[in-house]
Amino acid sequence: MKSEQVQQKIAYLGPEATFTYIAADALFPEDQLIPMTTIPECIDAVVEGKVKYAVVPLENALEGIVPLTIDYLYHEVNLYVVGEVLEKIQQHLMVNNSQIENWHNIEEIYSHSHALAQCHKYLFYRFSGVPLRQSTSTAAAAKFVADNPDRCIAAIGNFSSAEKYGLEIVEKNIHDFHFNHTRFFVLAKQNSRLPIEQSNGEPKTTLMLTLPSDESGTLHQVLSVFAWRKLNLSKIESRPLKTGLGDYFFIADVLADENDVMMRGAFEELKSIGVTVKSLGTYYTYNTPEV
Ligand SMILES: O=C(O)C(=O)C[C@]1(C(=O)O)C=C[C@@H](O)C=C1
Repeated sequence: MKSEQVQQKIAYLGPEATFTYIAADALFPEDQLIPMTTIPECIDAVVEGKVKYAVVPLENALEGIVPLTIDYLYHEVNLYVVGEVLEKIQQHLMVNNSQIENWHNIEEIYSHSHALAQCHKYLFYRFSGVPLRQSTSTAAAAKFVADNPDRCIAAIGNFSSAEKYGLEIVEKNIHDFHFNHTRFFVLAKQNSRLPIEQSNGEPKTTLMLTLPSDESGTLHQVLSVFAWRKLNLSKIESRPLKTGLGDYFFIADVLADENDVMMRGAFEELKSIGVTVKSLGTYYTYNTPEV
């Protein structure tokens, strides 16, 4: 996405060559991408005004929501979603050049917890008993393996991380299901939108809904607010409120613009039944080219 004349700063879950980096680079090729070690660090960088945007993973087609991202947005900060990026995820097993002959006897496998989970079946059948070690990201795992050429260890990550850190891919496409995609949020301080060009052109709004109390039928009432207005929900999911067992908030994605008259009406009606609505804003969807 071409920015104005000045380079903008964009925080992402680093180091270079993570899946998040690929998403950030696809959207902001002209800008300064700043690697962070954790998702909260990316988000805080926006809050503190150190960067204009943060790109963070939100949801994976195999593993579901990235709880840290959604919980941090609900509990800790007041930011908006200005765009979402969809990326095809392909996981590969990689080792140091010096270990190519030994790769069948790998002693430890490193990756991000979501990447390990996406390859669960493969790891179970192929490397049962081999310790799985969590890294802060797939690229951090690749870098760690590259920095330890004498150890018989492997990383799981994408093609770019193998290339960037000089590792050899010994087994390709080890994720358990073919349809593996991850959705990333682009976060900003202001409720704005990235340009519609290069997007799919369809507005989507993410809402966080807190229901009044545990009364029967409240969720049904909430859903009917959207249903009779023909507002299409592409997702609804609950997350613990962290106030006690059984206490939840809901995240709903609505395929509509928050300024639409029907959406305004829905917000009013939700308020009238005691539901607290926090809109993270309306945004467009962008795809990354396949790597
Ligand atoms: O570790 C990375 O490369 C990331 O960008 C993080 C992350 C995630 O949090 O889900 C992103 C996409 C993949 O689903 C696996 C890992």
